[in-house]
Amino acid sequence: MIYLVTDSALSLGRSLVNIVAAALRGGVGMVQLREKEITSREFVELGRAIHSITLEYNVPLIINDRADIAQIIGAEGLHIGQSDISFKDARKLLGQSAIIGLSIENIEQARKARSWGVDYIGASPVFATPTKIDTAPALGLKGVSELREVVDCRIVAIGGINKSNIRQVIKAGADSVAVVSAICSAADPYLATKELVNDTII
Ligand SMILES: Cc1ncc(COP(=O)(O)OP(=O)(O)O)c(N)n1
Ligand SMILES: Cc1ncsc1CCOP(=O)(O)O
Ligand SMILES: [Mg+2]
Repeated sequence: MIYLVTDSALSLGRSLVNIVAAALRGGVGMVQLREKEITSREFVELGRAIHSITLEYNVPLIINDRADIAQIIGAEGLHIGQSDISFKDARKLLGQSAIIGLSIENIEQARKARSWGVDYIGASPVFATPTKIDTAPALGLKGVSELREVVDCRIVAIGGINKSNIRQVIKAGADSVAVVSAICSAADPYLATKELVNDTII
């Protein structure tokens, strides 16, 4: 499954709504709204606009960092990292039916996440990427394989993944792959998504 994580700044001046619509047509199975530079009010407005399209495709919309915004717009889930609100607080706020993903940067964090019952772990980053530079060292394919051996929860791989390496990431044991630039910065986000989706069928 391909999981689109959005970034307006990397969308080459195009509307994020259009990019998400193209990615949904191309076959993404999950969308995360990740916007770091907009106001809370803009985040809510954009979230509602994107949610109305993801609902048409029956694809879950996950909000990055902001449990309050996930709750306000009725999104299907939340993605949090090690410095965001805790998984326990997120679960309490959003309830059992919410999809809650947690970024992990090493095996220890993955084991803890598994014991808490997260819906998926974001293995982050698999490869170094200019899209996010405040990360731990890259896990590499070896790191993904090690995670696969140790935890039985859903592994979403993220960081520097594109057409050239996606097959290797899946072979290493990731259940899904999350991408930002490979879709948001693609000349044709619809075609780019279709190609990535095809590449996950090994
Ligand atoms: C699927 C997925 N995995 C990891 C991340 C990174 O989350 P986080 O560590 O909280 O960093 P920011 O995205 O908030 O900068 C993610 N967003 N999605
Ligand atoms: C949000 C995030 N978390 C870890 S790496 C990353 C960015 C991934 O972006 P790209 O797919 O462009 O490398
Ligand atoms: Mg975060």
